Amino acid sequence: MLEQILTTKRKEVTTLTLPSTWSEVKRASLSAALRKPKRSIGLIAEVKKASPSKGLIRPDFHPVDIAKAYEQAGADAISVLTDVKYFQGHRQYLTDVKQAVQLPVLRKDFIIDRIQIEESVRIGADAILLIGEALPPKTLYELYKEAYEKGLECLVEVHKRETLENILAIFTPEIIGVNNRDLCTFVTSLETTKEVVPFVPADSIIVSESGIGNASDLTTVQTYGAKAVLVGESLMRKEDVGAAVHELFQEVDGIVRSS
Ligand SMILES: O=P(O)(O)OC[C@@H](O)[C@@H](O)c1c[nH]c2ccccc12
Repeated sequence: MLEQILTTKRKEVTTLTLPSTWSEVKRASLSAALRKPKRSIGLIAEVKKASPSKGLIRPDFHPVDIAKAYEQAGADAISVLTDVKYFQGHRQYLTDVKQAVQLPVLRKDFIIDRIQIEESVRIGADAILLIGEALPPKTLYELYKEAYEKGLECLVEVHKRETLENILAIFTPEIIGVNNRDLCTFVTSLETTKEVVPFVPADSIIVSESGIGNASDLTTVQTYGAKAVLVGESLMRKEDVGAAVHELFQEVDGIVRSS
């Protein structure tokens, strides 16, 4: 699947048109938010309508309302899918969300070319995703540097230990995501976090991504060493996404349970 998505992206970037610059955007730092999470583990809450593995997840989809509810419920950052073809996302959703919340906003897409970094700057992203399995490590590093030079942070995602090691041979990303889902087969296992975390350098922030469905999953990846989680589907399937956040953290009336 990943290969197919990348083939589409390579075509898309050849005709990509940049929106005009949005000068008044105030960037918010993803790393700062994740280093000081509001709870014992940080939450990046995702705004996602559909995915190639699950199809349509949320038919009644209002990105701004969802993002505001996430913010209200104490998420540390918001992730917005901007891929149109496979995730039914849109870059306009990110711009709309950025205008509506104070939290850092992560652009979730398949970034393969520097033009998409300029696009991310212009649509108002604070951070972008770079996927280890999608890019040769040197290319990933070039894009990483370009993003930071333009004032964006990067979440560098890996699924395999080997991918991480190839990246670490070149540089140490500040924020490292371990994707529990294999983007080629869609097989999802929290054990991935357990296997990869020991190889993440101590200074990097570890985000466990995908397949976190409930409070017990959250505790599991926390014991594996994750400092933050990226959660989409399980929140998006609940009508009230704010209540879903509190449920994930086992909070009653928005308050952390004491026992
Ligand atoms: O919906 P989930 O299983 O909670 O997963 C969220 C997020 O991790 C997932 O959307 C994701 C992780 N890496 C990606 C790369 C591209 C697109 C999507 C993703």
